[in-house]
Amino acid sequence: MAHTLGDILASLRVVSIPTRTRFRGITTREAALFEGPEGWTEFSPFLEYDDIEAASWLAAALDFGWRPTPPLIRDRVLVNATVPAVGAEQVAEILSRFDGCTTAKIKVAERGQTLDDDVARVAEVRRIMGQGANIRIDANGAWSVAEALTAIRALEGLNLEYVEQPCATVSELEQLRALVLADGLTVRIAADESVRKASDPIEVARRGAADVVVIKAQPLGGIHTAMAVAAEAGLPTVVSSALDTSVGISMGLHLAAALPEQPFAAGLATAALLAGDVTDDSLLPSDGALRVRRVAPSDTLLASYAASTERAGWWASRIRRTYELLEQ
Ligand SMILES: O=C(O)CCC(=O)c1ccccc1C(=O)O
Ligand SMILES: [Mg+2]
Repeated sequence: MAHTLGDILASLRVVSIPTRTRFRGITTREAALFEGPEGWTEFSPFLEYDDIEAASWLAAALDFGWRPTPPLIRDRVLVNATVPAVGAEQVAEILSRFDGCTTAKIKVAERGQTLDDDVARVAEVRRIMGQGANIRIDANGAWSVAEALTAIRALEGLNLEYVEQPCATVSELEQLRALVLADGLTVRIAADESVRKASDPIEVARRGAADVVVIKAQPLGGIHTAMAVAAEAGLPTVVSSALDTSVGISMGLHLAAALPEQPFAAGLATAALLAGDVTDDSLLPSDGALRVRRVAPSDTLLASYAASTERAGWWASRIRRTYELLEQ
């Protein structure tokens, strides 16, 4: 069944949910939810994104609401704990929200912090989770090549699974990867922004600038296009969220359940970073995994987290504009 702008606006609900801890500079997450024939879906590009970037996120929401998902090959998806750039003393409390997770992803290179802060945070995660845990870090492109190499050396003893987007550009990732190998270091380089924000999401793989690619359903235009990107990249993938409500997480979860392989735990446990959700049955990890399912929001929670009339109007306009871009 084809969608119309009217279908979207008829069921549209906009929520504003506080985060428990500041995450990528954000303390409130706004999301637009609406219902298609396949179920509820989410459109939640970050507020600063322009309409062209947001249009891929709308395509993803329409894909999940209106098009059946590809066949699922697993009903449980292993997930990682996500640790924001907090002080080491807060790490234990944050990890306690991720039941049974044996992989953690830690944010590093936050503005205003030092490498020592990062090392202390990663060391504390290693101390709590033990030697058997997989620990990865995410710099969101904040390091120069030299800074990344210094950080990787400083963290070497903590045995990282991979370093996600250490530098901003594909050329820098390429240089860094060569230096890491030349130095006899074994850590993998993962690309996130170089996939989800690039005009060509495959370039990083084609140029051999990463060992792993992070695949996100919303920025890549939906489950079906994200599957195609993963296949074309030909590298191991990590499915991740964009700090969505459980409705958006369920989109990523269906992507993770449909991919032929899941070599790494998925970054889909981020509902634990929000102070609320649109369902009482949040997609939170149990025994280190999420059970694959769709989520229908509860009316009560949609009402308690309802965004102001002004913000809801802003989202409706954003949807009108981006929908028009998709039609061209
Ligand atoms: O991968 C995870 O563990 C959680 C998802 C995550 O880190 C994230 C969430 C929102 C925006 C950007 C990012 C990111 O990976 O850079
Ligand atoms: Mg990332």
